[in-house]
Amino acid sequence: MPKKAEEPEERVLLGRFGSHLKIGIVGMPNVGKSTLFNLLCKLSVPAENFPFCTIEPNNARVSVPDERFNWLVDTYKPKSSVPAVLDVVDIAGLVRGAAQGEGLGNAFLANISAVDGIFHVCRAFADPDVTHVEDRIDPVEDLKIIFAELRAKDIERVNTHMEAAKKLRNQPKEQKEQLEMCGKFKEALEEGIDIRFGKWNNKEVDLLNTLQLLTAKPSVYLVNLSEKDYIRKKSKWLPKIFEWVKENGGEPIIPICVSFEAKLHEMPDDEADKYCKEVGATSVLPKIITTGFKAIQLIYFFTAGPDEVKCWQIRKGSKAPQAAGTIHTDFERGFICAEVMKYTELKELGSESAVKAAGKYKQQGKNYVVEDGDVIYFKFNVTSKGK
Ligand SMILES: Nc1ncnc2c1ncn2[C@@H]1O[C@H](COP(=O)(O)OP(=O)(O)OP(=O)(O)O)[C@@H](O)[C@H]1O
Ligand SMILES: [Mg+2]
Repeated sequence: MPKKAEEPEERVLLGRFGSHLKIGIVGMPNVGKSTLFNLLCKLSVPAENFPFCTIEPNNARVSVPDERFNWLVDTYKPKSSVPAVLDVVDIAGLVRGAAQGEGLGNAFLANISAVDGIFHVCRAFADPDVTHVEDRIDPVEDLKIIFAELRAKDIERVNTHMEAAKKLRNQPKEQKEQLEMCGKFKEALEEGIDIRFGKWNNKEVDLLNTLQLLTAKPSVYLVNLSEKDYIRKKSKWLPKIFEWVKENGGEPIIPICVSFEAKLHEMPDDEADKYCKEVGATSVLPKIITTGFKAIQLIYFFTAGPDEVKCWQIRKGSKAPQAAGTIHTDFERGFICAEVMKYTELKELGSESAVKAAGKYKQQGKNYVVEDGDVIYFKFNVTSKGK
């Protein structure tokens, strides 16, 4: 039907299908990655909230700031409350030639392989005391170097897969398919196109998800400015970075000054507020966290009651039974329905009973696609086995 063809094509989701995904901080040496990471660590969720997760020293689990969550906690006054969290990983600096093993080379690239999205920190501050590996400041060139390394590593990974496919001699059809798909990936990479911007069919997406290529991972650009430039919201590099990013996928860009953030952190809260007012600038750390969370395709729904208010993270596009499964596998197995309130309606009407009285408390079935911010109560049948 012509009508269907006109509908915008939904961009496929590449990557792992989990609900606790990680985002890595990547960039050249000395661009401010670890300082940023340490600041994010200070916003970490207390470890006792997550007793089963041991966090390594370069991993931080940061709570996702959300006014909706705060409102639910204020309203329900629950015994416990659990926010959404973003796992952030500090990765060592990358240098030109990393794909051939320069610098920390392969170890570094393996670290990127283990994350699901990337914060690209690029340096737009000049400071003679902080050396730049390339002996100049040029964040656009730095980004080009980094992506060229990531693509070089991806080509290597695709080549390895092609070698393996060539051994499938008694499955000629499968072999041909695999080699053709790899050929397409390689062609894109060699033309300088990152995998996440290619157009791939379902079979190609399946293969890409097993290859876990570095340029398949969504990016958020963090432009680390000098304090002066950050405060005056102006830098000669910003327009150049905006232009480059626009031509290369148009992913989110957040100007930041890592040393300004560090300074704020050193001050007592009231002093920090005063300083922010004085200079007319604020911290962008909360925005960095929420943008990173969204970039790796995560959303969350809430459960809310007098015992607990909790954010349950799910992959965007998850249906109600899958979402129920994040709470307990029984909820998914014995799924009956999801009773859903929209957060905005709950807030506007003030209480669950008011939402019900207004007829806005909806029962949703197994095909319901859960939306970010839904407040859900699942009904399920515990004795149900299988479908
Ligand atoms: N906006 C800024 N203005 C001035 N100095 C900054 C700024 N951001 C970071 N710095 C300084 O740059 C130096 C390097 O920072 P940091 O150690 O965080 O970099 P890095 O990217 O982790 O480096 P590496 O790749 O070597 O681990 C630090 O001394 C830090 O204080
Ligand atoms: Mg570092």
